[in-house]
Amino acid sequence: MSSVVRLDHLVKQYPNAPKPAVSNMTLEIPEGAVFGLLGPNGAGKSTTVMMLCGLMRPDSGSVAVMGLDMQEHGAAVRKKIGVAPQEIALFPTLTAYENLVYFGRMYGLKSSHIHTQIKKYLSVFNLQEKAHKQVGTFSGGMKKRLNLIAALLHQPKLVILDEPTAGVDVQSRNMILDFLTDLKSEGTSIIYSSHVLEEAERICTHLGIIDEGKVLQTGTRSTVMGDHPDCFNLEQLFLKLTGKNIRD
Ligand SMILES: Nc1ncnc2c1ncn2[C@@H]1O[C@H](COP(=O)(O)OP(=O)(O)OP(=O)(O)O)[C@@H](O)[C@H]1O
Repeated sequence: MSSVVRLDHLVKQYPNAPKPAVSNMTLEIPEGAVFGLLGPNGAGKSTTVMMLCGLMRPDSGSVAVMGLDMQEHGAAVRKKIGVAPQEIALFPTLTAYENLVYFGRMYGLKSSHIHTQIKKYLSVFNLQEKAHKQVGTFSGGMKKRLNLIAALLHQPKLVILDEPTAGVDVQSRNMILDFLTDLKSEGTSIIYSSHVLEEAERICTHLGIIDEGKVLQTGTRSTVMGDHPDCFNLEQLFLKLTGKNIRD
């Protein structure tokens, strides 16, 4: 299986930070995987995600997405990936529909295709009746669903999701997870960064457990669990690898 993402000795230290947020990270994500990027608060998940979608430059090391080096081909890579960041990236005073038209144009889609895609996804995520309401009036779950649609409009082959279910209710969460499982079965690769280990157990084919900017363990879900027969579930394994100390 070829890899959709390759991180090679990636390093990132924020100005004035005592140590790197990402420290010599090397990681390979196979094409077609649902890859769970897991780690406690401050482990370096968001920093890694920002570098792999080209929103932040590494201090050293390299990121390759679908065989393209991010430093050299950043613009081409960004057209091929869909990103739903942790912070909702929507305009609160525009309607759901207007927000999605904005994203569709940003991806360079033809007008007729934008409208077809918007109608399809508003229906999939049960937002069609809210299409012409201002996003500022939406619940957290509705905003998360819309944020996800914005990342999908151009049918990317790789979707990167930073905590896609944070702050949503059980119904929206279930809808999002079912959708991601379907998306995987259509051949889309997914990187799913989260704290929620039950969700990772439900949808991820591969795992990368990180802490202090380093990869502690990676592989298919079954090989990762198989390496630790003393752990009955992912939470036990996670605590074994990252410790029980509370993080800030
Ligand atoms: N802008 C910044 N300036 C300085 N330090 C930062 C900045 N952003 C993050 N950090 C630090 O870098 C480290 C990694 O942070 P990062 O947000 O990547 O972790 P995370 O795993 O996504 O955490 P969380 O689960 O809490 O979102 C942490 O120690 C954090 O405090």
